[in-house]
Amino acid sequence: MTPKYTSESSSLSFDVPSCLKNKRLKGINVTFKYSVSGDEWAWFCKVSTTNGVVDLMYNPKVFGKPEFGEVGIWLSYWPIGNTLDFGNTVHVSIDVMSGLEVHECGVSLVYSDKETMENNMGGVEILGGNLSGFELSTGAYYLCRHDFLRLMEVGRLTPDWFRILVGDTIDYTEVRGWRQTGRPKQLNDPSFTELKTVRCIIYGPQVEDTYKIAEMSKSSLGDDTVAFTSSLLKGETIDEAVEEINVKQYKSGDETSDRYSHARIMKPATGEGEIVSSSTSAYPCRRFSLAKIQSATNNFSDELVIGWGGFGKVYKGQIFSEEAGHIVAIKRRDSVSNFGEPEFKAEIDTLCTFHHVHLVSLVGYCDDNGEKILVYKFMPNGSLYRKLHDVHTPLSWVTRLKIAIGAARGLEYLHIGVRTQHGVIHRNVKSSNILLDENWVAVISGLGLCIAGPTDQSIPYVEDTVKGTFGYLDPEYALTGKLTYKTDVYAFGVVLFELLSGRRAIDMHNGEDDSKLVVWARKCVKERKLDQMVDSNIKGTISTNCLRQFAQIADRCVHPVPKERPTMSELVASLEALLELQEKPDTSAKSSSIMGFPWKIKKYFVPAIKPNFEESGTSSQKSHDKNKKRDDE
Ligand SMILES: Nc1ncnc2c1ncn2[C@@H]1O[C@H](COP(=O)(O)OP(=O)(O)OP(=O)(O)O)[C@@H](O)[C@H]1O
Repeated sequence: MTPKYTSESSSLSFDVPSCLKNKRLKGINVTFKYSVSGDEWAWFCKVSTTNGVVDLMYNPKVFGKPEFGEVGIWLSYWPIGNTLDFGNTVHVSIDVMSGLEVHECGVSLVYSDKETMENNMGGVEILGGNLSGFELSTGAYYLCRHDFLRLMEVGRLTPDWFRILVGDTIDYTEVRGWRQTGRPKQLNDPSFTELKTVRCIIYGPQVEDTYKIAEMSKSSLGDDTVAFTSSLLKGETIDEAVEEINVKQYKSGDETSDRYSHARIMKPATGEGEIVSSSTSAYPCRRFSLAKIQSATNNFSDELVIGWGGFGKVYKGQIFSEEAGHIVAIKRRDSVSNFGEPEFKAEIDTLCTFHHVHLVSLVGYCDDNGEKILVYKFMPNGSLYRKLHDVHTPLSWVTRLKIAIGAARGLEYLHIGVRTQHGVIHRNVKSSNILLDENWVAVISGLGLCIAGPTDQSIPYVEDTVKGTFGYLDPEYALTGKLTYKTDVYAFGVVLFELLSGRRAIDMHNGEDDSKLVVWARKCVKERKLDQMVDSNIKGTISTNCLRQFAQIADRCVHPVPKERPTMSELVASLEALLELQEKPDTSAKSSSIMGFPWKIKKYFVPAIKPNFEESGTSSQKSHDKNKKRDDE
């Protein structure tokens, strides 16, 4: 792609030229050349126009480095509506906070035919799905949902809208500022039965936003709407299966008795029976045969064991498709494991329902010959526990903060309960259940003990059998069996202290008195001996304010009284502000207590989008409100 406008710096401006007849300017592609100058990548691309639109295209401030190679990168910017009008001056800049030097940038213009939008709706065309055999009914509503994992790995894409194409020509839903401006289009055209492809073109929204969209659409269609989800598997490869498109069909009329009658799961074209479609699968995800798993792990070779937990051994494996091999982590239940069918089911159910960049992704499972096996996306940097305590990889303070933010976001997502009335309590939060991908992005794993959270926190669950891991157990829960979302917050507080101190949750080497991290850390906070708490690997690298506030936050998480602990949404906001504080210690954030006013410190964040506060509030504000309502009762 040769840019039309270029600059030997990191920014450029150009005037939108006139269009040829029957064409319209759909958007721009931005390329830039860079060299890597540090370990921490933080940058975004800003596009502003004279008519006042400002968009940050890509803000991987927390998520890491750009992925597209060492010398060049390209991004597409597709404004909503026709904001790139003739005569507008457009200014494009690549703003780097750290880690990169941008040497030149360029912009090319992308046009589409006015009449046919099919190839030019813009953005990243995520995937296609072969629809032959899938019955599309006229008069039905369709909404595509895509698993955003792959995109989200790259970073939070903005702006917050997405478009969906069903078929070759039409149907898109557009969302902006959390407000639905369109709705799934009714497909009355009989030619839809002949559809061959589904294409999703998506920008920005995090996966939970998409679910919200789906819910909104559903309610907007009235009470008699029947919704179901069906999966279209396009081919053989894992990537494709993981990146399945779910087509939601909203169909009017009373069909409760035959609610799922239109759902079709397509078998992969060359599956050879190894991947079982969900018509024979008890769960809505991929089922592998034992033979496939055996071949992936060299018949469960001990050489491939990468971990061992309560469920059993974890193997690094490779699952082959026609085109390539895919590295996965395979967890096989040990015959003596305390984890049984309920935990197996809980993990699959949850991971099939909840998808988030900070939640481990389940590729599939195997339930043959009495085996219980879970197959996950492989996380190259293993668990946080191993990095902190076994391998002694010196993680920088900023990396630790980012890990804390990622894990907090994953838990926040579970607690909020995006697609269900209730959220989910993890019940086994600990550093070995926080995995790290190749960019050190944290994901929450180990959901075998998770349980649907109560909708009304004034009536907490009371459990006969307390479950969890010693060293991370909420004392209130351990003592009374009362389980709340704050049980996870407590355990997360222990992880925060681990990150700060590099100590294990329980470590007898520290002497009996100091063997329990929480007890020792709370004592240090109380006696204001914060310097003593800092891991020797990162001593002197934490700004004074950041250290003080981090210790306070962790301390509040492990408060003996659950109500005194923050919600996960408050924690996310506070930790994000702390990261800002660490990176820019001179900002006025210094003077405020971060934990006290998490939603007021939003101004210290780099906004991912230009928020529309009146209409909708920010996502954190919304989460905060929802969590607060739930947790503060
Ligand atoms: N998806 C994965 N990618 C890479 N390594 C993994 C993955 N899943 C697990 N592991 C490794 O296997 C180890 C054991 O994981 P597992 O979840 O079975 O047990 P645990 O977290 O130690 O304990 P528990 O069973 O109580 O959750 C992890 O600590 C990690 O090192």
